[in-house]
Amino acid sequence: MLEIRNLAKSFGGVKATNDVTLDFPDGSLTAVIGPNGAGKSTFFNLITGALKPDTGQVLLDGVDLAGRSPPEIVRHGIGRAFQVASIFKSLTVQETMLAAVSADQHSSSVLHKRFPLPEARDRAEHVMELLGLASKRQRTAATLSHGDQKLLDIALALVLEPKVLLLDEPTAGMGPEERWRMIDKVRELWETQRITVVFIEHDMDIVFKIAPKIVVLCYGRILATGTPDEIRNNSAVIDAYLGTEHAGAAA
Ligand SMILES: Nc1ncnc2c1ncn2[C@@H]1O[C@H](COP(=O)(O)OP(=O)(O)OP(=O)(O)O)[C@@H](O)[C@H]1O
Repeated sequence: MLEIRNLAKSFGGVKATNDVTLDFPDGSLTAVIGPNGAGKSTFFNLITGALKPDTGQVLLDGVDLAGRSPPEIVRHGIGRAFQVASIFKSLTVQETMLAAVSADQHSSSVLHKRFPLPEARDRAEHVMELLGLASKRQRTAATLSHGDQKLLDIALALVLEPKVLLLDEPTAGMGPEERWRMIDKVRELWETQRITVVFIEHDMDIVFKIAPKIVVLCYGRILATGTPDEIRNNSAVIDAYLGTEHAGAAA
């Protein structure tokens, strides 16, 4: 279980994360929403080690990871889909996957990196299948569609076998069709892999359709947590973020 305890981070006078305490039980799927500047990305950056919290704890199965380095946090089981795939544009899908697994085998020698272990190949293969990228293994990342590049980002996080997967706007920049394909994939991963998934999303249709639990951040604080119905009907959330378009009353 991922437990966030009294997490806080300020930038000058801005409290980007302000005393946030939250539990993400094993196998849960949670959407994090909130207006621009609410502190969603900062919250993720604190969990993954990209930023060090001023105070608070990030407990994964009881171990406090707050302030540790990103690689250490990944090794403990918190994965994040970065836009890594787009950095290695000239590598094929398969090469990118194998590079990720090889880098993870910290006991690995240079030899392993050049000739990945069969187990590493199997892991990469399994995740490519899972994300529908197996038939595109020989394509270079640069030639993939935007949606497939995002799937490759997720694949790179998944191949390291995280207990918790954080996705920062997995559908950003996608058209409606690609958006639903991506989110169906995220849901399928969550259902089949039984990992804890936390995702930031601006599209409320998507959030209300797939997230059993929603956390609303506003000015760095938790404004509300609840089921889609509870959030839709929460007057503070309607005022601060949803307006009436997605509100329960309007529906
Ligand atoms: N590195 C930084 N230096 C200074 N201020 C920052 C920094 N990162 C974030 N902030 C500020 O912290 C607050 C929260 O920002 P954050 O990016 O976490 O919000 P967000 O909810 O992810 O926003 P968006 O939906 O626009 O991506 C904002 O006021 C932002 O300007």
